[in-house]
Amino acid sequence: MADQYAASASGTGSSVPALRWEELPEGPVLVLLDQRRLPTEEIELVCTDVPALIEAIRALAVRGAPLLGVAGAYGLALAAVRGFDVEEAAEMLAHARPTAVNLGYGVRRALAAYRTAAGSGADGLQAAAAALAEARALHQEDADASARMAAHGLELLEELLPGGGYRLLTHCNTGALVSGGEGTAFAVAGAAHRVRELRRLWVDETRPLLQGARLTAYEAARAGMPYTLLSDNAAGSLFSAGEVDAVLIGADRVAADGSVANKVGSYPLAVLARYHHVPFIVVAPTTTVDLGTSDGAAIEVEQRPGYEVTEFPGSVSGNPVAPLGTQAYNPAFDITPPELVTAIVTENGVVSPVTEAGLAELCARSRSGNGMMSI
Ligand SMILES: CSC[C@@H](O)[C@@H](O)C(=O)COP(=O)(O)O
Repeated sequence: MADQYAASASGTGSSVPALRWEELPEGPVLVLLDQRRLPTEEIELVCTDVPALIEAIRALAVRGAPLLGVAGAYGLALAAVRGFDVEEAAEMLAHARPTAVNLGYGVRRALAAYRTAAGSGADGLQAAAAALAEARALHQEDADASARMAAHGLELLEELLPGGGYRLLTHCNTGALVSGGEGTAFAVAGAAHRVRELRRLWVDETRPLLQGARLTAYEAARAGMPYTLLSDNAAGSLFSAGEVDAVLIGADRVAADGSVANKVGSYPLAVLARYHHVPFIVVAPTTTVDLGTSDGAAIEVEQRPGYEVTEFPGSVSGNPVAPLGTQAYNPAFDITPPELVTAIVTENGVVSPVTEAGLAELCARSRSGNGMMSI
């Protein structure tokens, strides 16, 4: 069945990094690939200050848990280099979006470097340089974590699904657009593709903002993967046809008990996967594990504006799909309880079955701990 639905996987233009720091004659800036414009245009957005970056974060020009952490760290450095109030910038940046724990983590990492330098007699510019160095370190660590998650994830697939030829279903976007590296769940699919074991990547379109259709399909096409796009509500029929070997998703926050907050629509996939005896695998760096949040009920789920649902394709452009005045329910994420998660793959290894002790052990192996410092 799968091959008759194969998408054309031709390349789609030049490669632009999701985010980069640039020193311009008029001062340093943070340059973001504006993800709202993909896949049709690769347009960069130049942020010269923290309010511009916060606006870009809220509007999802830059998005995805690990990249939000990196953006937060660079944002703090930007505030410091340009002489803004660093403590205030940290507070604003860390709370620009509530669910992805990486955002606050990245901000705290850069802030700690800044404070340490300032506290040991460095002047403003030196302290700013320390914050920037920390942001760069986090960016690199994220790329390294990506490669390690890909390796652990592929090993897990080989173990769970001997014989290869995987048909993997993914949701939202978890590739290089959300990471300093190849991403999280998408990096595992990429590794499977490189060893010629990816038979099909099923890509959920991911209503209402279409991160799957616009971004994951774009990345899969660029990578030459065999992929097929489906509307989210087609997933059930795909499972019942026996066309899914495993679900691979990322996470915005993993609570201490292993509850997973990820793009809305992830939980229904977990329920489907359990019913159909299909592994449901979460791929996330330990920076996404929040041991300070006890369980799923304690995770704040971002509520987004109703127009993202009532207007298509989810913008203020005024392309209504519902009568004027229609109220919409639009949580950005949902919570999957740990008992529905087959495994969580991190850069430090895999926890399966998912237990609090197992997660804590993997987090403890990370060089910089889990960023529990408060702002
Ligand atoms: C590593 S990506 C994991 C998640 O960040 C991703 O699946 C997701 O839900 C992103 O949501 P978004 O609202 O687009 O920022």
